[in-house]
Amino acid sequence: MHWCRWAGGWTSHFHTQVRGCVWQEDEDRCDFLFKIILIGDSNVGKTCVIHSFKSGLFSDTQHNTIGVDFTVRSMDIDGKKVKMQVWDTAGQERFRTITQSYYRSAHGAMIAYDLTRRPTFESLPHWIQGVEQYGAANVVFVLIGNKCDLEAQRQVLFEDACTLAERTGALAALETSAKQYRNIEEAFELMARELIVRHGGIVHQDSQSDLPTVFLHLDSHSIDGEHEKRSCDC
Ligand SMILES: Nc1nc2c(ncn2[C@@H]2O[C@H](COP(=O)(O)OP(=O)(O)OP(=O)(O)O)[C@@H](O)[C@H]2O)c(=O)[nH]1
Ligand SMILES: [Mg+2]
Repeated sequence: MHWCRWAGGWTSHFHTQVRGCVWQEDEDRCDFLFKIILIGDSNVGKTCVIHSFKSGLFSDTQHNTIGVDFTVRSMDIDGKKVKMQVWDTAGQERFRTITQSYYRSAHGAMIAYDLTRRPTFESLPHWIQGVEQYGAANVVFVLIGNKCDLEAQRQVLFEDACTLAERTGALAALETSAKQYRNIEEAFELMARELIVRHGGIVHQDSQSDLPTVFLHLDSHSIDGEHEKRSCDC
C-alpha cells in the first residue's frame, strides 16, 4: 500500500466525482498531494493554463468550462514527489454556487485575470473575498495575470498586481502565458514549494532563488522568509 501525505492526514487512495466521472488516484507513491483551485473571471485563460501545465500544449479551441473539472500532474520538487490535483472552475456567474463549494478543501488557490482586460483585474478583490469566505483559513493564494504574450494589448500594469498582492496577503503576483508556456511551470512550482513548507516539509532555499518567476510578499512561512520583488520576464 502506498501513501500520500494529504495536508493534515494520510490517504492511500481517494475518489472524486465530477460531472459523472469517477476518478481513483493510482497507487504510485507520492510525498505530498495538494489540491489547487483556479478561479477568476470567464475567459481569462484558466483552462488553458491548466492544460498547458498538464501537457505543455496550448489549444485555442477551448470552450467555457461547465461547473468544475480537474486534472492531476506530479512534480518533482527537490526529490519529493508532489501530486498537484488541479481544479478548473467555471468563471461564469451562473456556476458560482457550485464552484464556491470546492473552495473549502483547496490547499492553494490561483486567482487569474487577463492582463489585456482591466475589468478582470478589478474583479480580483471579489474573488479573494470568496476564498476568504468559503476557503480554508490557511489557504495559500497567488495572483496570475495571464496572456502576457499580448503585451501590446496590456491594460494592467504588473506593479498594480504587486500592490494588490501585497495588500491582500497573496503569496505572489505572476504574469503567465498559457500560449507560450511562460511562467506556467514556475507558478505551480512556487505554490508547491510553499505548500510543502507549510505542511512540514523542507525545501532547499537555493533552488527557489533560481526561479525566473515574478513574485513578492513571501510571508513568514515561506521558503526564504523575505519579501522579494523581481521584474517581469514576460
Ligand atoms: N493570447 C493568449 N490567449 C490565451 C491565453 N490563455 C488563454 N487564451 C485564450 O483565452 C480564451 C479563454 O481561455 P479559457 O482557458 O477557455 O478561459 P477560462 O478562464 O477557462 O474561461 P471559463 O471556463 O469560461 O471560466 C481562449 O480563446 C484561449 O485561447 C494566453 O496565454 N495567451
Ligand atoms: Mg475554463
